[in-house]
Amino acid sequence: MSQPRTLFDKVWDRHVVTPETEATPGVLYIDLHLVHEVTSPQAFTEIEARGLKVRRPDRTFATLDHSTPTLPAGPDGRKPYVTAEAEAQVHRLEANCAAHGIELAGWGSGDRGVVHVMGPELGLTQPGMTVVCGDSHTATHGAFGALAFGIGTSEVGHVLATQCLLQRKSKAMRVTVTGQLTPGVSGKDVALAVIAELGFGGGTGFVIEYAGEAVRSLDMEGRMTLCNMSIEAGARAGMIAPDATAIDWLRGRKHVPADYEAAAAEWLALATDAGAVFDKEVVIDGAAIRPMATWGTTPDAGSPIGSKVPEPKSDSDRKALAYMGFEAGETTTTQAVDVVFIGSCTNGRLPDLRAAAEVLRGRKVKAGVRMLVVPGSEAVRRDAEAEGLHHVFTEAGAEWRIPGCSMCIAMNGDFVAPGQLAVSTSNRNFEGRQGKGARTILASPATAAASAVAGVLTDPRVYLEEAASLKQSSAARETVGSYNA
Ligand SMILES: CC(C)[C@H](C(=O)O)[C@@H](O)C(=O)O
Ligand code: SF4
Repeated sequence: MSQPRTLFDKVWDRHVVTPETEATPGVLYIDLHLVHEVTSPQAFTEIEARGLKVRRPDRTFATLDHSTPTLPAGPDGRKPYVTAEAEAQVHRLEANCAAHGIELAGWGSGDRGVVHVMGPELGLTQPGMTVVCGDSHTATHGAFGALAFGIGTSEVGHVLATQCLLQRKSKAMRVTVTGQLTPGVSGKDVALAVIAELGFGGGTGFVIEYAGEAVRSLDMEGRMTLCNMSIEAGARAGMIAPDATAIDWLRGRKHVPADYEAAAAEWLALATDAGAVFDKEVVIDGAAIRPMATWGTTPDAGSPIGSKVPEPKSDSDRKALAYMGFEAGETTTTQAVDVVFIGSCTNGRLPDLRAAAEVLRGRKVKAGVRMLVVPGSEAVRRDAEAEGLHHVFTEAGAEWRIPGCSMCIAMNGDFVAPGQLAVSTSNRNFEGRQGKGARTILASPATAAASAVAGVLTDPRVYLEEAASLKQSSAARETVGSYNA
């Protein structure tokens, strides 16, 4: 009987070209290389300077997301790029892809989207694969049981040239979220609760496998949200064993294997064997997780909405509170919110938009609050519009935009003004992340929508309960009506 192995071990073992030694890292084969405009220009320059070609253009896929405007072209047909550099960056990637035979989901493509939204949607991301991208949120793809992680620009060059990467194997951590999540608690709340538990650097050196009933109960979008934020605890990657939910989600997508059922059977066998040993185990009570929001300037500085801001334990805590304008011992639910952002590779997918729309339907964004809803991809935009979600947003007073990273990183002209307070469904609340001097509270789509309505950070269950009791009373009315008829 061979040694029991983890999901991570199994994916790793399938891709080792040369094992690591004490002196040298191993060589790992990469199945899928995703590329965007920000971290690829120098990598292409580098391989071209050395006279190298892209080794596997057929395993390399590119998109435009970070620097792309989310407003349509003006009457002159020009896209409203924030700077000439942003536009040049986009044109560089277009030229590089054309020169090297790489498929680009560019302007005009119905496939374009934020790289970590697009990959899974197209079925490029598959269980058991190694997936890399010059982007720290590549861990998102681990939701399918892929080993997916971000790489630096020089490594982007290595992968372009060789389809391989020098790697040392990380340690393995299992985070088990037990029990059932309660209504109004989403994948984002689980992610924020896990990161709060692990701490900002708590995942450093590890690949995390998320397990347990609460994780299993998440849909694929919720699992992607959870894996997406693994890097915010410092982890190299986050993974979830592929199951029926993953297999059903991928079935029929553009790039999945022709013999899908055979592939699916193989994917199911990737699950961690009973008795496999992890370097670290963390268990979290899923039933106890409440809607979460951050109060500080790192994603681990989060707590259930309505709880008191903790006493600072360090200078960096003091600095974070000063920057955010929050006081220890107070709650963060009284300060007026200026901006609400729904989108990003963390929470820019269809169920995220549905969750926000559920809160907003028939309500208005509070006067003085600016709300931006940016679908994560063209596919999300199409699906959302087919359901009329865009009308829910615009009727409530929010702006409905063209897909891209947008206000998550504020590279494209969408930003939070200095000093303004934003509730954002993205993944980073660092100083200045959403614009110079911008203050960010990270939360779920339902929380963001509830906060837009109330004008202060708000637990979405207030509105969800209201909706549920309305539904109940209208059902009661209908029953009474049918008796009367
Ligand atoms: C621009 C890119 C390098 C960056 C990343 O690596 O994650 C961005 O996507 C982010 O979210 O901060
Ligand atoms: S949406 Fe935000 S986190 Fe995701 S890739 Fe874009 S900038 Fe990075």
